[in-house]
Amino acid sequence: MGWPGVGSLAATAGYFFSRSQPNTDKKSPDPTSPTPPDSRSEPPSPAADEHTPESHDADVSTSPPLVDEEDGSQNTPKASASSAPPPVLAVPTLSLNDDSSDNDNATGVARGSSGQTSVNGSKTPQTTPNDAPTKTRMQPPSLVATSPQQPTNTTNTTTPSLMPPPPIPRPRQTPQPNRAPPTLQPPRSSASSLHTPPSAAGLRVPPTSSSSSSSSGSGLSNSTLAPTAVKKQASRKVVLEPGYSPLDWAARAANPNNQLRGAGLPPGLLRVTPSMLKTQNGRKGRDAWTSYQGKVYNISPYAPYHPGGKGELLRGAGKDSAQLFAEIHPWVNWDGILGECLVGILVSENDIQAENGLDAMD
Ligand code: HEM
Repeated sequence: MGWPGVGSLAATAGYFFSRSQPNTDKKSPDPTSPTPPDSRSEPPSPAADEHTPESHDADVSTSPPLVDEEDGSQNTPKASASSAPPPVLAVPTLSLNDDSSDNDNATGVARGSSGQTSVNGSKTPQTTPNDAPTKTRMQPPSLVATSPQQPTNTTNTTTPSLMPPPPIPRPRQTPQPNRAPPTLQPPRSSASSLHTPPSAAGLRVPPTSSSSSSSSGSGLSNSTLAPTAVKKQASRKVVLEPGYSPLDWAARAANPNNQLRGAGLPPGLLRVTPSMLKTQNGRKGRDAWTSYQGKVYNISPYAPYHPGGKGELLRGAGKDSAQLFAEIHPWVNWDGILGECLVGILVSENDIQAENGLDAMD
């Protein structure tokens, strides 16, 4: 294995030597044997010229091999050749050995012979360099493969980059304290909600003043009236006897045979004067009548069904109940509940006297 390499090296050395002799013969008119020192010493500028042409000649003559050698080791062989004029020096061989190692990394199939010579020195390195370049060559693809893996890593990094969005919720968490204030705002809204109750509470306030029958609610505020009004409502409701629920009253009012207007009354509407209304106060076996918006109603049948109690309802007996009704529960549908209890129309005393006079004239 080593012998062919050595032979090839010797052949190349001889080739260089044979090429160098005619050049010296041609270029140096003096037949002095030590060509390089003389040529260099005599014409310094031509010496440089000689070096360059020599190198060019060598390059041109051995362009196929030298180019490869120069590819492998450009600096070391040139330095060795320039420093050591005798071409016989094995320095190029050493450079070739170096080139073999270098060319292994490059493309050195043709140099497999020279590489084999170097391999002779170490067989294991042969496999190892072959493996090493393969590994090194494979590593780039592996690196390429890693580069696609890197995208995965980048994806992984992207996922961590996606992780930053969680930090975005952190700013959202910072708004959470802002949300906390809204939670704190509900108390404010509760205060605002207190504004809505006040409307209802304001409706409930009059009963307090009315129940006390005194204008004690002059300095009362809405917020203070709301809870007190609720307590007073609960206190005012009356437990109705069985069979006297609002539904029972609705069922009774739906039956026209019940004669809720009262017994012994003419079928049409009566003209009721305030004096007549005053006599219908629910005492002495008489029904209790009350007026509301110009109409007179018999409230006696509804008394046991009144949620506020019979006594509260009869407070308006024999007189107009519009004010009391409006102070306590203006939202209640009067006509819807007492429509069947309608007796007549409230008229003035003069109108009745005139009618009575006209009736007397007839
Ligand atoms: C004569 C004057 C009247 C007085 C002083 C009076 C008084 C009251 C009182 C103190 C309550 C209890 C308050 C409550 O539970 O919220 C009440 C409830 C009620 N009253 Fe009267 N009332 C009168 C006339 C009437 C009349 C004529 C009707 C029917 C047309 C009526 C129907 C009702 C109803 C339906 C309730 C229940 C209201 C509710 O639960 O929200 N009231 N009334």
